[in-house]
Amino acid sequence: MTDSKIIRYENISMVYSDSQVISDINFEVKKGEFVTVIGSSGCGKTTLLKMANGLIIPTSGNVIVNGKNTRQTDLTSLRRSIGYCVQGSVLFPHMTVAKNIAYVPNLLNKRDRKKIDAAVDKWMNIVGLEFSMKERYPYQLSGGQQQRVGIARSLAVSPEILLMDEPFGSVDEITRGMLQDEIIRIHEQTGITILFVTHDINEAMRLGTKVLVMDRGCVKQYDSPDAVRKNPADEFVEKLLFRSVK
Ligand SMILES: Nc1ncnc2c1ncn2[C@@H]1O[C@H](COP(=O)(O)OP(=O)(O)OP(=O)(O)O)[C@@H](O)[C@H]1O
Repeated sequence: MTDSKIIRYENISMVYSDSQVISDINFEVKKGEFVTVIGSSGCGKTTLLKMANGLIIPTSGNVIVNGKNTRQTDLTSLRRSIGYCVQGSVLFPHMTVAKNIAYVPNLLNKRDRKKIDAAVDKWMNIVGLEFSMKERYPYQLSGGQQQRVGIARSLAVSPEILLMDEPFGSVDEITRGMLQDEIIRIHEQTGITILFVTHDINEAMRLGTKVLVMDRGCVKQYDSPDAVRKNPADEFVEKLLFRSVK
């Protein structure tokens, strides 16, 4: 029998020096789910996300990814199997769009040039980048186009899981809307499991098949956007829905 839970956070706590930033968090992500993570600033969203690819190992508790505990697994191969996309451009400035996208598959599959080219084409197409941009450098692209290249690069290893940390945080509203449309389409098209951190409640409610609401290191609610909207777990969630939480 296959376990449909691709990521499990079990009794997770995180302490930095003497300050506790995550307190006994438990939740599971099912295969193919699009989980948006929202909450007040500094509540631990990024910390939680980075635990999924072992960039952060919890002080206590276990994170189980595809049946493997991040404490015991080979983190390099785990990270290669998970896409990671963060806010702003983290592209290599001296590499063309094609080289940026090919960077990871290139590392993994050095000899097979045809396969690499096919992967570049496929992912450029999926994220909505014109092929004519292949030989451009990042400085020759708009912020939204750079973001698309970043997404294509994180998808280029065909990961089962994609972690996205405020990926559309640095682009204007119109581009943001377009990128949101793209990521919804990519999710539907590929069936990939996504964990997506955002500050924007509208974005969280629009994109997520489930929304994880956090406050000060705790999970306040974890449910479908509809259920969160209809039955906010408490006053914090209610206020967040009215965008009045500072
Ligand atoms: N390496 C570290 N050492 C000490 N404290 C840290 C470290 N990394 C994060 N923190 C603290 O842990 C808390 C949670 O940080 P985290 O980045 O996970 O929050 P966040 O919810 O993603 O924040 P934001 O929404 O502002 O990006 C914050 O108070 C932060 O200052």
